[in-house]
Amino acid sequence: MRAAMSTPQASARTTHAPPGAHVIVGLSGGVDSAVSAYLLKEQGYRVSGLFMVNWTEDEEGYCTAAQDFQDARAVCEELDIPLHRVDFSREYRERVFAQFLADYAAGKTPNPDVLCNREVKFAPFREHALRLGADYIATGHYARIAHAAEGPQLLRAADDNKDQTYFLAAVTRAQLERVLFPVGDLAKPQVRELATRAGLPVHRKKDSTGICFIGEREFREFLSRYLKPDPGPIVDDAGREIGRHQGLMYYTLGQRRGIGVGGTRHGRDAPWYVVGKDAARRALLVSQDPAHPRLMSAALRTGPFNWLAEPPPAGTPLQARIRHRQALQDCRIELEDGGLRVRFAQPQRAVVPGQFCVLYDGPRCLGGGEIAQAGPAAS
Ligand SMILES: Nc1ncnc2c1ncn2[C@@H]1O[C@H](COP(=O)(O)OP(=O)(O)OP(=O)(O)O)[C@@H](O)[C@H]1O
Repeated sequence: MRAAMSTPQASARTTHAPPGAHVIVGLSGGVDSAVSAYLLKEQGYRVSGLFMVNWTEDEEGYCTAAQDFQDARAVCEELDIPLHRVDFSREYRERVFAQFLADYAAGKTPNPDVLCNREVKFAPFREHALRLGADYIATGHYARIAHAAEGPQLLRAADDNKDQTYFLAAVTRAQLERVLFPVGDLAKPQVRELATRAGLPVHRKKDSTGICFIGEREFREFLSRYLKPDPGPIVDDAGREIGRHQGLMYYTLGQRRGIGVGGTRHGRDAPWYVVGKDAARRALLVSQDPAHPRLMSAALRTGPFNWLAEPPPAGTPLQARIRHRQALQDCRIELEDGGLRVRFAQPQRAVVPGQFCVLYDGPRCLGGGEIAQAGPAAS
């Protein structure tokens, strides 16, 4: 490892863990977790890495796990810390992938990253790290944790652009005990700069995007291996059939690309948008109006809501987002059958069942619930 830097990021202890504590860092082979390990080591913790295998079906070589493991190993060599490896592919398949397929089959658009955190990373993975002797586990998530008398409180990351609380909102408070997010106070460019200056071999590695087990391959082709095609008509606003589709599961509300029908609007080429699914007729409903009323919702209902804080009194002005990186939207909530009714100040475009609605009170993430239903529609 190159000479320690005297930047405040590297030397100031940003966590509540006592000096000398043993921290196991989930090392993905990426830059964020590598810098997390580096920072913790600089801050005087006893650090080890833990690499997890969670996908083993990779006949065509799309999965980057083998390279990622090499990268995690190179980081550990550079930092002179031990690396453990664990296989949670069975748990991932049973708790994340099975649900992912069931949700698509039910016409929803699931979010496997949210499930992976709740069901794997902050579940068997975290428990395994604690069994290996860790006092704390750390990940390279962009988020922060504050310690209140009632337990850990999830806070948005300093870098709004990278904030990952959306993906963390379904974990419980108990799962956030003994967890550190060392890069949560930093902006991504600072993380890259730290990686470069520390000589970490992954400093230029590209950020991962999309769903990890699908990688760069075509989503539809991937899904069709697991779910049978189920063709039906593509129907426009006037009720005309303008094409055929291979299965409603391949489409998401608001989707524009890949509908496979061309058209013009007001004499110009204009794209089609998915504005609904009619499961009874297996019909994919499309329109050329990007703000079609079926796409806009002033409210939504969630399934069971995972609270990371005390529920605020009804009518409290709050904020929410319905997708990762969406700007926070003003809203008010009502508790309803274990879930929430969320009413937005501004109508929301494409409220997608299966995705999560995550609630905030300023910097605090209050929790999240799966979107069960959009509506009522915007008036
Ligand atoms: N295969 C893995 N093994 C161990 N930990 C992992 C693995 N994949 C992800 N993690 C942990 O979860 C964190 C968030 O994962 P995510 O896939 O969102 O990666 P990321 O934000 O691109 O971070 P990184 O740059 O570290 O890959 C990672 O920073 C890492 O700590």
